[in-house]
Amino acid sequence: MSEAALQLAGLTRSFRQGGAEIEVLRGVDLTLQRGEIVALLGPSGSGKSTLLQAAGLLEGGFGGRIRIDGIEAADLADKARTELRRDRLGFVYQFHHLLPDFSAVENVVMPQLVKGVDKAAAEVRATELLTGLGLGARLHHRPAQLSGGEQQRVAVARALANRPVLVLADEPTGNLDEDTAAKVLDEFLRLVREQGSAALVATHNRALAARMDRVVRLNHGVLVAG
Ligand SMILES: Nc1ncnc2c1ncn2[C@@H]1O[C@H](COP(=O)(O)OP(=O)(O)OP(=O)(O)O)[C@@H](O)[C@H]1O
Repeated sequence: MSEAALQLAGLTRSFRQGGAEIEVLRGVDLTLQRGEIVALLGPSGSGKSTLLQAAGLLEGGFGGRIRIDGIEAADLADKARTELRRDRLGFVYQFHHLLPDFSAVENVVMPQLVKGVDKAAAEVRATELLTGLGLGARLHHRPAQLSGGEQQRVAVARALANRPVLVLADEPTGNLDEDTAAKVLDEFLRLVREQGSAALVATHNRALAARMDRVVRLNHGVLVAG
């Protein structure tokens, strides 16, 4: 049996705010099978970004267990954790975080070069992804020369460039108007499904969440079915 893409068990996280300790995550259990696309709902401040940061292995301070593709994050040294993030995870944020001085295609080539993919192959992959997202005529534009929806499509291509086991997306279309958000999300879901990645997608938007395989909701620090 293949490993789950993501397993969180008893995940906890507290922050000190003022004099008080606030428990944001109080024992989150969540398993995403390979290829499963799950929407993460919850009101502002409920801990969606905090949960995604745990799964993204970007921050410490969490209690409980985090497994990516069957690998226990707590057991990893920094270098191995960085490699796991680079090779098996993809990230999409509300604001694209593209490199401003690089073209669309270069932004999608970059993570592949970091992984050690040969430049010519990386360019082929980047061009295919961007063309599939309707950006065939925008390959050599820099982010500032692209619309918000186009920038977010480049960010989607970048996240998928290394064929991650798991894509973590934090309000990936939160910065776009309703119609563009729906289009970009559909393209994102199509690509994720095509390559068999799992995805955990934080959103405020129930209509968008309904397009995914399953919906979970953060409620007072634990997950409940959507
Ligand atoms: N580094 C930090 N230090 C202190 N408090 C934090 C920190 N990061 C998050 N928090 C607190 O944890 C709670 C959850 O924040 P988080 O950003 O995870 O929520 P969210 O559900 O993603 O919200 P939104 O939908 O508004 O983005 C908030 O009360 C926030 O103030």
